[in-house]
Amino acid sequence: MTALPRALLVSSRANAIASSSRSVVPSLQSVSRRPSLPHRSPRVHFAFCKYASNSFGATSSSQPAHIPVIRSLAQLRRWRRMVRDQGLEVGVVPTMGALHQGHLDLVKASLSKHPFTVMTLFVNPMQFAPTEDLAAYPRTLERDLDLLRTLLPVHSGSSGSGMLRGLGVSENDSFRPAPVTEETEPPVIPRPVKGAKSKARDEGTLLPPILPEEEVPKGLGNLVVFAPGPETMYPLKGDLQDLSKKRGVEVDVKGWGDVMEGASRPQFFKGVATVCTKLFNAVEPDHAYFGQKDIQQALLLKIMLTDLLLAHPLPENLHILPTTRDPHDHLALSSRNAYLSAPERDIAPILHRALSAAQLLFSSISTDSAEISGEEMISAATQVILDEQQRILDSGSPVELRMDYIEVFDRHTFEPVRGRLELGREVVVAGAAWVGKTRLIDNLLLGWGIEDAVAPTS
Ligand SMILES: Nc1ncnc2c1ncn2[C@@H]1O[C@H](COP(=O)(O)OP(=O)(O)OP(=O)(O)O)[C@@H](O)[C@H]1O
Ligand SMILES: CC(C)(CO)[C@@H](O)C(=O)[O-]
Ligand code: BAL
Repeated sequence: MTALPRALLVSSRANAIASSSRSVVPSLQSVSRRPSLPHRSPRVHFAFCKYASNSFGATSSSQPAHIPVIRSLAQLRRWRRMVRDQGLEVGVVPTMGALHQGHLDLVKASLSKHPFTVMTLFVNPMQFAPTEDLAAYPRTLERDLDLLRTLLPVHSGSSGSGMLRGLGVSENDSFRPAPVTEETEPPVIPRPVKGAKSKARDEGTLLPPILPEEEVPKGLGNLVVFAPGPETMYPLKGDLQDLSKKRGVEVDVKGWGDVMEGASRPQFFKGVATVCTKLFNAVEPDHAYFGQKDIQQALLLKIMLTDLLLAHPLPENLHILPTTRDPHDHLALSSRNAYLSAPERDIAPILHRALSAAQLLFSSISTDSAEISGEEMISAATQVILDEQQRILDSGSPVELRMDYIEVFDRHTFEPVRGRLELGREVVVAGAAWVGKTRLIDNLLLGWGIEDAVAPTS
């Protein structure tokens, strides 16, 4: 990682302190926009403020941290150019919104390591087959922003915001960066004039404003959200879901994208690889953060970066963070969990229990020199699901549980692991199951940890 100016180290640490006190996502009702404030000296405050608009300031005029929402490519590129001109690193966290603690953990990791973080929020039509849940997918932007604000320190409304001078992410911003000196007060970023037309002239301006006009970003922060519309991400337009009709570029990671999740959802990884290539091109991140929950996606993207010789980010700078789980029953957090009814939610942790049965067998390889095969691991996991199906039937519960697949695969090649497993083998046991109409996925890493995933594939 490039060395950071001292003030930025302070700001990163400050973010980490602020976020460490909030490890659990509050419910929608209880979201507080005012995290508790650590002690700080005025000097630290100054250093922090020099680079970021989101500064600590527990005064009566404290305001929730401001998170600019960038809609257009032109704005994003202007912002990116200015950050690059200052020699500062950017981390990206691609998401489809409907945030939960798993997403927040990724954003926190990026905020704690890099002076700037872009969280992208785009429900990508191309990765949803026409039969899938694109229309139903939860879209909760206001709530997402509330949750993101809990990661940031409050800032003092009176002392002026927009300390990252002129990064220009307001639709109406004509402001250009002023030279940063320690003495001068930050310039005031012009408020948008009501009803005024945006100066940006790219496709993003075709979209309706995402926030009421009076809430158009006025400050500039170290966390920004890039929430483009489909016209921005797919400028050639056309059919984005029926890939037989789609025209234009399609990124297909053959051999890695057509197994497991790719076998069950044949266009999924084409959609993911295509949109992530575009997002990487748009944001040009130095680092990217993905969740282990979607392990095949994260490893496949690393392979894609390697094979396309992409440098934003470099494959080794695509970081995979552990799956955030419900602390009580270990259900992997997922936006689609919102689809589950109460009785379905009670059944949902069964997938993790099934994978844990396979993990237990795997761990016996080292402890008792037992001979364990991939097939036995799959069968142990499958049996847990079958037993649960029987239990559901016997109990008269209306919940439907259906296994999609359980697989044990090599972490580099994605080849299924069959026959006896040798000691030292690095594999993944992954699976998908339907609980009612909700498809859940989960996985466990066996014989390796996510820190080993930093290296490109061998
Ligand atoms: N429980 C989790 N722990 C860690 N990372 C997660 C978790 N859930 C999702 N992520 C990561 O967040 C990023 C964005 O994922 P996405 O917006 O699709 O959320 P999701 O919860 O996976 O949604 P879905 O229910 O559609 O699978 C991905 O890198 C994904 O792996
Ligand atoms: C990586 C991603 C944002 C691409 O749309 C999506 O697949 C997701 O949220 O995991
Ligand atoms: N987290 C993966 C997004 C999807 O299932 O479409």
